[in-house]
Amino acid sequence: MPSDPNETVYDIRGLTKVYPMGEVQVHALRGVNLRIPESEFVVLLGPSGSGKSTLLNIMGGLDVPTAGEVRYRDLDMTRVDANRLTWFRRESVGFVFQFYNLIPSLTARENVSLVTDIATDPMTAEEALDIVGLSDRLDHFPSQLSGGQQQRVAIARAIAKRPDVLLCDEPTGALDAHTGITVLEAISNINAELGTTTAVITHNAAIGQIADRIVSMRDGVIVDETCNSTKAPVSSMSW
Ligand SMILES: Nc1ncnc2c1ncn2[C@@H]1O[C@H](COP(=O)(O)OP(=O)(O)OP(=O)(O)O)[C@@H](O)[C@H]1O
Repeated sequence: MPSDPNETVYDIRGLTKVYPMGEVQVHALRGVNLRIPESEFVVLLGPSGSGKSTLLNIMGGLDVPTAGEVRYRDLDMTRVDANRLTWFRRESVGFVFQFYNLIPSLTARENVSLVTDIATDPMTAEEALDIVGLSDRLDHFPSQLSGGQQQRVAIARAIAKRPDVLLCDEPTGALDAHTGITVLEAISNINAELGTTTAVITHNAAIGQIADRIVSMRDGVIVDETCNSTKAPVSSMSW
């Protein structure tokens, strides 16, 4: 896919999500407007309950909004049927979550192959694991890997199908600073080298230094957007 920064990947307007909870309604998103251009690395920052995961889940086709518009390239995500949304998730999105969700009885290579076996134009499991710096751990089981290495296997699994976008929900939430940095290095390299449009949710404001843009949320709205004129290299970031 050509990398044109003028191309819009996501165009989100008036995004609203209300969860009915018995008698009360929880307003998770209250009119979010956000445009994400090709190959951007955006960090979504905000306190617990500010709506970050709800926004990311809707962007990934895991949840649907109550109102508003979400366009992914020329796909109107709010008007497509469930089958099209499943296709979008399968073809275009790589997900990384806080907990790695690896299969304990499969090696790193086999965990990644689960995806490469069913994807349309995947890289090999070995290539994906090489990108995240785990060429020397191909035949290790998850129990033989550190938390940071397990998360990098999960990232390799997410990118092996060459997704157009990479959506990461607290990818370093369960990790200490040192291992968290190795995981951020992997995500940052994928964004830089493959041009994968990337959104990362975090509570940690320091992670904003390595992104193109920091989008801050509070109470279901975007309260601030800051662009970094230069991205800090992950190796120099203070945690
Ligand atoms: N499935 C759901 N049913 C009901 N309420 C929900 C659901 N998912 C999220 N919420 C509520 O929506 C609001 C936003 O939640 P969300 O998980 O998007 O926030 P967040 O910023 O990602 O928080 P955290 O950093 O703790 O994950 C919260 O009040 C939450 O309780």
